[in-house]
Amino acid sequence: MAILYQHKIEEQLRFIGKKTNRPFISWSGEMDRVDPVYFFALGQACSFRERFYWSDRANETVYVGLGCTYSIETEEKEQRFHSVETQWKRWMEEIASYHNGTDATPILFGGFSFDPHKPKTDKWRAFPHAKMVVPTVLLSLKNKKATLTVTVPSECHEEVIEKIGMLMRLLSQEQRQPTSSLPKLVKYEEIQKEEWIHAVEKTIGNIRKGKLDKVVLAREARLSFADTIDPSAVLWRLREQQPFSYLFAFEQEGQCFIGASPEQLVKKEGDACYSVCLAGSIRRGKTFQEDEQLGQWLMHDEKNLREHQFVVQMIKEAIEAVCEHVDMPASPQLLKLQHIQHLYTPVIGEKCHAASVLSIVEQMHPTPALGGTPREKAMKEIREIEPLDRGWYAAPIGWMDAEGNGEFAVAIRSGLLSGKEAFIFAGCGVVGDSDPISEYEETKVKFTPMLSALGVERNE
Ligand SMILES: C=C(O[C@H]1C=CC=C(C(=O)O)[C@@H]1O)C(=O)O
Repeated sequence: MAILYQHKIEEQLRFIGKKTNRPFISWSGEMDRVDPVYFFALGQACSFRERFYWSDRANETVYVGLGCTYSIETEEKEQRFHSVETQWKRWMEEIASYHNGTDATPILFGGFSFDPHKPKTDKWRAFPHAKMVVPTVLLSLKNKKATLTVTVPSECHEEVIEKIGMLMRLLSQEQRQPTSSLPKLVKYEEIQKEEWIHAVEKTIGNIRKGKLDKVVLAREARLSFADTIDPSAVLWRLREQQPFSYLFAFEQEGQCFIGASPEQLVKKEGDACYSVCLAGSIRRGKTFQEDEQLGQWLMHDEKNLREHQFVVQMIKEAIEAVCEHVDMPASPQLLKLQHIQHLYTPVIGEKCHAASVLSIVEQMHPTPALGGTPREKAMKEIREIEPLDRGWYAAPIGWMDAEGNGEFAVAIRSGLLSGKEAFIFAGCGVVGDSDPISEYEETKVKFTPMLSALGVERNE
C-alpha cells in the first residue's frame, strides 16, 4: 500500500473542520511501514517544534509524535497524576464523536519530574512536573500495522495543514536514515569524585544509624560539543546500541530528554498488569567466562540481593493492591544489557481493577529502585544530600490511551540535550554495607549507554 491517504488528508481535514462544531477532530488511516527514527527526523525537516518517541523493549509498540495539538501540564506537587488523568478524560469526551472510526485513536504521551518538592533549576525549564501531550501527527507501529493519526483543532490553521502535507510528500519519497553526524566533544565535566563519595558515605552513615534502609543517589555529567546535537542521530545510535530497552525522546522548546531504559514501571492492558523489579548491578565481562562469573557473583551477593528485595517487596504490594492475583518468581534472574547486568524479577498481575495505568503509576513512583525505602525518608535524604536537579531523570515516562491502558518506563540511562550541551544521569542503590568507591564505579558504567550514543568514549 502506498501512503494511501496522502493527498486526501489535507482535503479531509479542511472538510471535516468546516462540518463540526467540536473544537478538535482526529483522523486515522493505515499507511506503509516507515522507519520510526526516520519519521522522527522528518519532523524537524517539516518544522514541527515538538517531537516524541516511544518504543517498548520488544519494539512491538512504537509511537512517534510530531507537533503538539493538546497539552496537559501542571506544576502541581500533590495531585499531578490525578490532574492529568481528569483533563485527559474530559478532552477525550470532547473529540470522541469526531474521530473517523478506525481503531487507532489519539494517545497521550509524556512524563513527570522525579520529585516535585525539589527546587527546580533553569536547566529543566521546558519540563514541568507533569506534561503529557496529544501529538498533531502520530505514527503508530503495532501488530505489524502502521497507522497515521492526525489530531488538530477543527479550525486548523493552514500552516499546520501545509506542514502535514509536506510530511506526506517527504514520506512518499525513498526512505533514508537520518544523515547528520554527531558533533565533536569539547568539554566533559562531572562532580568531583570525592564530593560524591562523601555524599554516599553520609547516606551510608544515616542508614547504619537506622534512619532508613536504602537510598538511590545519582550524579550527572555535563558534556559540551562543538555544534548542536541532533536528537535523531542520538536516537538512531541508541536503537542500534541498546536492544531490549525502552527508547524514548520528548523534545520541546529546543530541549530533548532522551534515553534507552531497561526498566518498566508498569503496563496496563485490559485487566492484565505488568511490572519489573530491577535493582542490583554489575558490569559486563570482557570475555564470556568473566561475564558468567560476574553474573553468578551478582546472583549471590547479599548486598545486591537485599537492594533488590526492597524493590520486590514494594512492587509486589503495589500490584497486589490493584490485582486479584499476582505472579512472580521467588528469586531474581539476570538481565544482561549491552554494558551492564542487573538482578531482574518480572511481575504479572491478573484481574486488574485499577482505573488507569496512570493511577498505578501514582502509587508506584518512586519505587525503591529510584528513590529508596522507606519512601518519604529516602526522598528527604535525596533532597538534602544529592547535589543535583534530577528533573525528568528516574521518573515515569510513557503513554496512555482513551481506555486508561498504557505503559510507563522509568527514565534512567537518559540525558537532556540542550543545544550544544548534554546532561547525562546515573544513580545507584545505597544500603548499609555499600562500598562508596564501588557505587561510584557503578554510576560510571551506567553513564556508558548515553555516552556511547553521543559518540563519546571515556576509558579512565
Ligand atoms: C538509578 C539507576 O538504576 C537503577 C536501576 C537498576 C539498577 C540499579 C542499581 O543496581 O542500583 C538502580 O536501582 C540508573 O541507572 O541511573
